[in-house]
Amino acid sequence: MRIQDFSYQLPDGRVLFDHLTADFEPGKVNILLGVNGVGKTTLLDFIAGVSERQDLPFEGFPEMSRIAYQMQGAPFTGSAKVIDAIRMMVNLDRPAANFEVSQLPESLKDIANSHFRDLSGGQRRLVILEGICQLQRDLYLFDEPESGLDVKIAVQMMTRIKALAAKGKTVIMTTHQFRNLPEDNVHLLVLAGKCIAFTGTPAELMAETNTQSLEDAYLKTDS
Ligand SMILES: Nc1ncnc2c1ncn2[C@@H]1O[C@H](COP(=O)(O)OP(=O)(O)OP(=O)(O)O)[C@@H](O)[C@H]1O
Repeated sequence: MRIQDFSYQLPDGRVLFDHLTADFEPGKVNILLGVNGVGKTTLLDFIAGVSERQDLPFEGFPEMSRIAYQMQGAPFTGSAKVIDAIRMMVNLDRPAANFEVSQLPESLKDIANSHFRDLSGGQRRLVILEGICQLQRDLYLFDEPESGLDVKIAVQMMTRIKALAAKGKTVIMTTHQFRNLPEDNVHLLVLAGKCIAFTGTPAELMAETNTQSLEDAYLKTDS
């Protein structure tokens, strides 16, 4: 999946991407890093097809119906129960599926019959994430999935995302958090200066910047 030499101007005339080229690796967790406002969400919108990408230099991405996209936020009606919300999402792809509580991850079994209105913000997002992961798609997009979550829920979220890649699915996610990032099966892309300033593994990024932590490495890449 490749974006080849993509330039893009915002409606107000600002150049957001200038000859941007990016390769996303299949079967991996591709992590898009970059400061606020650099264009990560805009790029995900193009990849998802939410912003029209026909005739643009996006090569090898699945069509929209084969992509699951978790945007920021987690809207759902308060009266829905967790299990019903997940069933609804499962049924989008598998109308005949009889999804049971026993098929939920351990972290959600206890709240399966809770109403959405009684969940915390983090729990709501974990439920939506599970629904997205249950969809049978080729490409999964997550926009800052763990932002604002406590460490325990953030770890559960990353575990679920890593499991997708372990099954051979391709994931593209954005994040501002470095603590819980997986180290294996990861492809990093740093968006800076209107293009992709670095791609590679976390170890390669640290070696290239001569740093000991991913956070320090990223700060050097982005400076
Ligand atoms: N439809 C639009 N019209 C005008 N400006 C827009 C539009 N959509 C996005 N922008 C601008 O494009 C820039 C990139 O926004 P985007 O949300 O893609 O950044 P981001 O890297 O995801 O940021 P963050 O990390 O804060 O979520 C911002 O300056 C934003 O204000």
